[in-house]
Amino acid sequence: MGSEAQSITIGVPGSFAWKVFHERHPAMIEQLCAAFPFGAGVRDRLAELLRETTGGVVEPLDDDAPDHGAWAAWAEDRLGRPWSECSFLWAESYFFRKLLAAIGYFAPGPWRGIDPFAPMKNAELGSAGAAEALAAFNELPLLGERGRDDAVVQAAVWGNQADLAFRMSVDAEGAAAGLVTGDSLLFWSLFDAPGPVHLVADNSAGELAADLVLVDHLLTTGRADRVVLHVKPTPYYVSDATPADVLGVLRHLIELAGEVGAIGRRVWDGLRAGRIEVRDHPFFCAPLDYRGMPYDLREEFASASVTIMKGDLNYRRLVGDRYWPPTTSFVDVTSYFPGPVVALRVLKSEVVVGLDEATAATLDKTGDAWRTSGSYALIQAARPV
Ligand SMILES: O=P(O)(O)OC[C@H]1O[C@](O)(CO)[C@@H](O)[C@@H]1O
Repeated sequence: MGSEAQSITIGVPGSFAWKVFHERHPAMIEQLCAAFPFGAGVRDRLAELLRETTGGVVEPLDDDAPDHGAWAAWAEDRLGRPWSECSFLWAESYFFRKLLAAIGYFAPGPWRGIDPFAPMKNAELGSAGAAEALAAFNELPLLGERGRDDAVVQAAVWGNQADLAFRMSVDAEGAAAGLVTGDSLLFWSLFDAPGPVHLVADNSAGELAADLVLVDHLLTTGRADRVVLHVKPTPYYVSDATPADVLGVLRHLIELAGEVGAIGRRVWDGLRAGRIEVRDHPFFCAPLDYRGMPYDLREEFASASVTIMKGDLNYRRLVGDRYWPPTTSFVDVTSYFPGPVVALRVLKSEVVVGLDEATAATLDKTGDAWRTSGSYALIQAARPV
C-alpha cells in the first residue's frame, strides 16, 4: 500500500466528525434523559461527559469494570490531551464507553447492565417500517434462485440504513439512491465450497433481522456449513447489536407468520444445533481499526471461508478511518485481512475507497453530501492473494 492518508479527527469545526460530537451527541443525551428517569447524579455525569468531549481534555475512566485494564492501555497516550486532537474512531468509541460508565452501567445500582438504547431499538423493531420490511421477506419463496440471492444481499446492505445514531444526524437524508460500487454477484463470487462464514453485525432491529435472513440463506443454500455472528459485548453507537438483541430480534421473528417466521425458527434451531454461534469479542468495542486486532480474533477470521463486515463503522475499521482518495484500492487497504472479506455498507461517514474515477467525479458533481447522507451504499470484496 502507498503512503497512509491523513487520519480523521474530531477537531475541525463544521466537519462531519465535529458535528457528531457537537450536535448529535447532545441530542442523543437529551433523548436518553427523556427515555429514563435518571437522577441528578447521572444527569450531571452526562452533562460533564458532553463538556469534556466537546471542549476538554481526555480524562481517565473512574470505574472498575472488567474492561478497565484494556481501556487504560488504549487511552494511555491520550490522557490529558485535548479531545479535539483525537481521531474520530478513537474518540467516538471512548465516548460510548464513558457514556455507559456515566449512567452506572458497570456499577452496583439500578442502572447496572441496563441497555440505555433499548427503548430506541425496541421502538425501531416494533415500527410500521420494520413490519413492512419484514413482511417483504414473505415473498422470498416466490422468487427464483437468483432473485433470492439478490434480495437477501440487498436487504442486508440497505438494512444498514436503519441506524438510530445516524438518524440523529443533521445530514441524514435517507432515500436509497443506489450502490456506488459492487452488486450481489460480487458478493456471491466469494463463496466457493461451503465453509464457516463469519458475519460481523452492526445495528440491531431491522438490520439485524435482515442479517439473520442472510445467515439463514447462507445455510439453507449450502454456501455456509456454519455461521459465526459477531456482536458487541456492550451497548455501543446507540443501535449496535448485543447478544441480548440477537435474542430479542429472534423472538420477534418467530412470532411472525409466513416465511419470515419460518426463517426465525430455522435460525433458532441453528443456534441450538451449533450451526450458528454468537460471539461478543471485546475487540468489537475497541477504539482501534482491524489492523490492530488481537491474535485470537485474527485466527478466527483466518479460519473463515468468508467474513462479512456490516455497516459504516466496521468499514471505517476495516479500511482505516482516513481521508483516503476515493479511488484508493479496496484490495490494497484490506490486504492485511487474513481471509476473504466483503463489506456491505451504507455510506454514513467521509471514508470511502475503491471507486472508479468517473463515479467519484459524478458523485462530486451532484453537490450532494453523498459520503455522509446515508443515501448511497456499496458492496466491496477482497480475497488475500
Ligand atoms: O451503524 P453504522 O453503519 O456503523 O454507522 C455508524 C456511523 O454513524 C456515525 O456515528 C456517524 O455517521 C459514524 O461514526 C459511524 O460510522
